[in-house]
Amino acid sequence: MPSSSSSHMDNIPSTPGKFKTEKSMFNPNRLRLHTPLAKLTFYSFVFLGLILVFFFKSPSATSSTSQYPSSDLSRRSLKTSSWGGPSWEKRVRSSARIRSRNGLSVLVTGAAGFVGTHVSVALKRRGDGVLGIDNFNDYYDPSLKRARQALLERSGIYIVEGDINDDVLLKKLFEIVPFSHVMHLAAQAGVRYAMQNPSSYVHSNIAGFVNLLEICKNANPQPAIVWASSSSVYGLNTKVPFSEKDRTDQPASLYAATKKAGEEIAHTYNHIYGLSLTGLRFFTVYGPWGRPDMAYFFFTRDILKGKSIPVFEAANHGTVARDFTYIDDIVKGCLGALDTAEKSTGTGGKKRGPAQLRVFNLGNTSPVPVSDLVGFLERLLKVKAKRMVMKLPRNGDVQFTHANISYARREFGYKPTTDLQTGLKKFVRWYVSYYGSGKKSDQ
Ligand SMILES: O=C(O)[C@H]1O[C@H](OP(=O)(O)OP(=O)(O)OC[C@H]2O[C@@H](n3ccc(=O)[nH]c3=O)[C@H](O)[C@@H]2O)[C@H](O)[C@@H](O)[C@@H]1O
Repeated sequence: MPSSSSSHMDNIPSTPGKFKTEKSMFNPNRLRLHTPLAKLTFYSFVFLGLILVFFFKSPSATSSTSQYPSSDLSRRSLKTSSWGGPSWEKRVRSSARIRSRNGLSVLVTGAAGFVGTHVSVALKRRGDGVLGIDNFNDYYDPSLKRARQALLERSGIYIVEGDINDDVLLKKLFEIVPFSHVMHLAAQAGVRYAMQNPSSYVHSNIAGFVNLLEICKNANPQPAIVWASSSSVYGLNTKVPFSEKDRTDQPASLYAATKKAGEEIAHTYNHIYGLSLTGLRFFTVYGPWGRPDMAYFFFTRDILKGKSIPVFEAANHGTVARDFTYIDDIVKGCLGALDTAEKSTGTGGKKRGPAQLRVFNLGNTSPVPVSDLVGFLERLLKVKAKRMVMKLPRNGDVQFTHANISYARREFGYKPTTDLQTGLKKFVRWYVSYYGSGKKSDQ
């Protein structure tokens, strides 16, 4: 199987000399332009050529927003690094090989992400087959993703470098491995960034999800799918704690809206094709190897650097709080959801009977004010934070989250055990060992 990227590579001449030869054909001195019509045609071509050169060189042609000129195209395109061939297929097969009795074979999307890395390691450790896929986009420092990839490689997990929108690649993976499960964690995360780059949310969280479901529904056997929704779907809901039965039709950010859309899309694919689908509403997940765009992470970095941190408060000095959930608890929830996922019922794109459709909250059930989070970090880092108290911006943040987790407890014994102080201690220990305690980190 040829590399998927080879098609557009084929047009690039292998030697600079080739450019010269081609260029010389358009030397007007060597052409005989006798008639006015010939001259007009020739100069029209030159003019058209110049316009094309200008278009392809201009940043606006290579990105959807001029704010993200060079990176956006490479992040969001279907750019897939070289794949295919017998040794690549062997790597894919070996990574996905089940090593325990009754083990699962799981395709983990977003495997180089925070939750993806932890879940992949946990699955591999208990003998499941795990293959990762990740597009290594630069929403945050890709070197952290590469470091997570190196970690997974040491556990024998291979991450295919590609986008979930690449249907040819996904199809190929299902041809090589009859995955029993898909743990779908690839997404554009973050509530505030949705104001800056809305299309990246549509690309990953909607188009990418639909593409993945299309492949899964056609696969034989169809896998069971567990995927990451978000606590943000509760949006402006004020009834606490949030229960899965509460309304989720008032999203406060485009991010939340795309996750809510995902839940509806899941319903459709379950209904039409018999795909088994479980959505997990994660509540502000934190911990070692976390995401640098999240508050606890960049607060740590900036406190250590002596920089001021924006601490949000609601109107009338109201408390802003989150049901921060430690990564190990989330991993247990993910494994519980995978283990209790029933088989999809369809084959080859045809539904044969009703299939399982679930949505669970995975939170910690004890919200903590953001100001307390800062206090914990000050104590752990032994540095006083320069707090810049600010009004909660109206760009997607909600004031409060609090999970009711009784459904997940009932279905698969989900029971979070790590409080914020304990979890932050583990995070800070990792942070210091990874970046150092001084001003080394420059993300
Ligand atoms: O629970 C979820 O579903 C979501 O949790 C997080 O979103 P969020 O809770 O907003 O996490 P942070 O951005 O880390 O914010 C944590 C808290 O710090 C506050 N904050 C954030 C940024 C800042 O500069 N200052 C500040 O006080 C926020 O208002 C929030 O209360 C993740 O970023 C989302 O991807 C995820 O889907």
